[in-house]
Amino acid sequence: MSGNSTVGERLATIKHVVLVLSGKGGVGKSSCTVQLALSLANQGHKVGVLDIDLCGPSIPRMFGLEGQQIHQASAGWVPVYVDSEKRLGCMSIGFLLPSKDASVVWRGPKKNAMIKQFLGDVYWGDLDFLLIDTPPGTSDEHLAAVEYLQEWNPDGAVIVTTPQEVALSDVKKEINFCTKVGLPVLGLIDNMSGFVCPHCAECTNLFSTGGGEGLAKYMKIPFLGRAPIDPNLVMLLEQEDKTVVPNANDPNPDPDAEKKRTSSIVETYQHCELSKIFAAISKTLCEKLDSKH
Ligand SMILES: Nc1ncnc2c1ncn2[C@@H]1O[C@H](COP(=O)(O)OP(=O)(O)OP(=O)(O)O)[C@@H](O)[C@H]1O
Ligand code: SF4
Repeated sequence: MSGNSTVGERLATIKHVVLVLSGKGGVGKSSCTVQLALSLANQGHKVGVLDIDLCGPSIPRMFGLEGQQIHQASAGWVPVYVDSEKRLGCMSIGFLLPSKDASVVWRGPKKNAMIKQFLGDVYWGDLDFLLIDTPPGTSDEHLAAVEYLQEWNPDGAVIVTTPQEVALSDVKKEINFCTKVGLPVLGLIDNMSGFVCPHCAECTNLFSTGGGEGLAKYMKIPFLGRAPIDPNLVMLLEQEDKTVVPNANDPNPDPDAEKKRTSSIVETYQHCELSKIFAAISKTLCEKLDSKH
């Protein structure tokens, strides 16, 4: 296949395409995309993450891939792989910018062209899942992705929210957007729902509880699960080297911790408390996708 394939041809080797949306910024959409990808990869799936948040790409940083470059092969752009087994690859405009602080100030048509190129020119090979991380709200990027994906017929969208009322009201707009463009809603994730104390593992609810689940019920969309705030996740995603996450509750610290410092985020994530929650969320998502086919 050449680098000039149509989106349909390019995505023909991908089983499921899922967009990740959020009504508001900062609710954890990119970190949920990263965690879904890591969980699916750890369950043995081949996964790609396409970051179309053109003005605020955070996926390279979260995967520890800042400064990496995209290579052009005869088949198209080669994704940047997170692990040596190439179970998890990603593509982001972040790899095309001259520095991590460079900003993208583009109008709609240029953004549309970039998204079309990402969807048509990246050589993903065989994938079980392509997760598309989008900007918050509903903007040019969403419309472009939905339009270009039309001939392929994506599986649908996962919506990420936090339990506050203000974030929940924006979720309704996302659901309406999906209905308007004919994108099935695969489910809702309630992120930052409570705080797990790193000392005693007690979960304290910071905001009202059950908001996301209640809204999912009310809007008749599936609820995929709730994920609490986990300080270890922030360390893992925000620090430059993706070292092993220390478990503060562990009375017998891991003697192999130093060795694991050199392992990729795919393995390191398994030491994060949230990995168990996202393993369950990704299994529920797989069941939803399987039941559609
Ligand atoms: N469950 C969580 N526990 C702890 N920290 C979290 C959790 N979810 C997200 N965060 C942190 O919150 C911050 C915002 O997350 P993220 O960048 O994923 O949000 P976003 O919705 O993609 O934002 P935007 O689209 O506006 O860039 C990040 O620093 C991330 O590490
Ligand atoms: S151990 Fe108990 S009191 Fe101390 S920070 Fe954790 S939840 Fe709060």
